[in-house]
Amino acid sequence: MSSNGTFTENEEAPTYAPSIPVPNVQELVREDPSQVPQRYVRDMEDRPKDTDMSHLSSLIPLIDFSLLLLGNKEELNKLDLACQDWGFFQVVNHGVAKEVLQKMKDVAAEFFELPLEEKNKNAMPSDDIQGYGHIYVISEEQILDWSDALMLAVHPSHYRKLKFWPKSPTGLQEIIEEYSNAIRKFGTELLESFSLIMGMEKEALLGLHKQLIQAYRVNYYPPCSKPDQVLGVSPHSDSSTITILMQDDDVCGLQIKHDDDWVPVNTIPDALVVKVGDVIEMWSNGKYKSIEHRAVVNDERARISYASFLYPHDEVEIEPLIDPKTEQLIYKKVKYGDYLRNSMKTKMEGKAHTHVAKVETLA
Ligand SMILES: O=C(O)CCC(=O)C(=O)O
Ligand SMILES: [Fe+2]
Repeated sequence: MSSNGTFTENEEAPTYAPSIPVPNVQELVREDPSQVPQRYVRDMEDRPKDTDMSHLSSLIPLIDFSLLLLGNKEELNKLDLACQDWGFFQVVNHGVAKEVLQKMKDVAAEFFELPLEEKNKNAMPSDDIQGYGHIYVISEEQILDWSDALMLAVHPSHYRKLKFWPKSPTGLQEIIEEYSNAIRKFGTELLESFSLIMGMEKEALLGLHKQLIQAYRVNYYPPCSKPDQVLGVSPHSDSSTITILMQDDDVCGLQIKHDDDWVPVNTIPDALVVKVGDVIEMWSNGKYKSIEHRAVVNDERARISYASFLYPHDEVEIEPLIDPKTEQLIYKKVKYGDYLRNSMKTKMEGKAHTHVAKVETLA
């Protein structure tokens, strides 16, 4: 940030604690589809269980965004309840064109089919968290996730490191740009509705970000011969304000924690998934919950998910937007950049990383 308090184009892209390099899972499966190395096998209590909670899936809130845009009171009320009870919802009529969604899926799928040496032209180096690789690996002993990912800083554009943006397949860079712009527009409009349900002016939350930062992670989950012993992504909540996720049309895998049950999220063609992130939980002093989620895998088909993270500038100080005279503070003031870096240094373990922001007596 410059001395007069504005963010400049020349500001350097932020850096983050790196992650320990680990094997490429897709390649492990290609070499021998039956192998599941010990490093991926979960302790009994962490494994996906058979107990089927799919009867709860149909209760996951579904928001019609065209109604929110019209300021429809009932839909705003639905959003408020969705954030309180679930911290999670699916959205239809979000305004992102079907063709853009489809092209993003088609071209990303082509990328993951490329030979490893081609994908590794954008490999994540040991001192960065951008590129093709894995993040959140902080120790050699840690049990690993059954997935690979392409991780990119997207917005503002001077945060980008183009060496990590794949040149192949043709059109991937362009569709990431187009998709991300459309998602940022949707996300910005959605934040207006969040401002309203939090009792503020429409523009308030966007303004509090100082600058809306956007990162993008495309997750690739190869099939696994022992899907009941591994996890695609460990349980965690996102450190973002909100995360907007696109899922494959017909391969499920995302599960959310609701009242201590893991509830599978159905895929709804052309819908987008919204996860309430830690920043909304902190700003709302815990009224809205950042959703704990994980991904499971299956033994037949690979799954790809497309996660866009929207979050504040590093310099923003986050604190509950409530009157401490009328409500007990659960969260204290934290600098977002410190919070984010701390969460990246912590292995994903439910919501453990949120404790640093809690008022001590409650932590
Ligand atoms: O694959 C999914 O559905 C979840 C991915 C996820 O949680 C993430 O990228 O943060
Ligand atoms: Fe996540």
